[in-house]
Amino acid sequence: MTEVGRALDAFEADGEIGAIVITGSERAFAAGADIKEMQNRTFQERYGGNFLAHWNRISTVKKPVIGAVNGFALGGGCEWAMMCDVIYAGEKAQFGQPEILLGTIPGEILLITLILN
Ligand SMILES: C[C@H](O)CC(=O)SCCNC(=O)CCNC(=O)[C@H](O)C(C)(C)COP(=O)(O)OP(=O)(O)OC[C@H]1O[C@@H](n2cnc3c(N)ncnc32)[C@H](O)[C@@H]1OP(=O)(O)O
Repeated sequence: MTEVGRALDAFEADGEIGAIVITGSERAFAAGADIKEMQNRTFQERYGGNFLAHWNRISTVKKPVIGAVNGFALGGGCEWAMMCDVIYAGEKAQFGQPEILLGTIPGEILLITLILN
């Protein structure tokens, strides 16, 4: 996410760039947060730390952002797609919040973004 955030910062500052397209592969746009990284952390550790620091950067970019989605767009990946101004979905695109099965809050990033704004 840090790298995506840096790229978005650079694209936003570049006067030659009029719009941004975010995409993944045919198999997956993004499968969400790294479950292995977060599985042993408490909510307080994740919320209080920097885990979600750059997740909502897409929604604050001042240029049109297009999400070109194919394959899985799950959890945070689904939220990324929803933060784009336009979603261009392929026939194999699948959107979902399966993290509810892990006992974590679905739509966590968008919820926090809504609360903060
Ligand atoms: C912060 C946010 O609000 C909350 C979140 O984003 S929580 C995460 C939400 N996302 C998920 O729950 C998706 C979980 N993943 C899946 O459902 C399935 O892996 C999938 C549908 C994406 C793909 O399924 P399939 O094609 O059968 O491949 P599968 O073998 O399961 O996965 C391939 C590898 O990717 C890993 N992987 C998939 N999604 C992952 C994720 N979100 N985090 C970490 N690793 C992941 C798998 O552990 C597996 O690793 P391995 O090869 O070392 O065993």
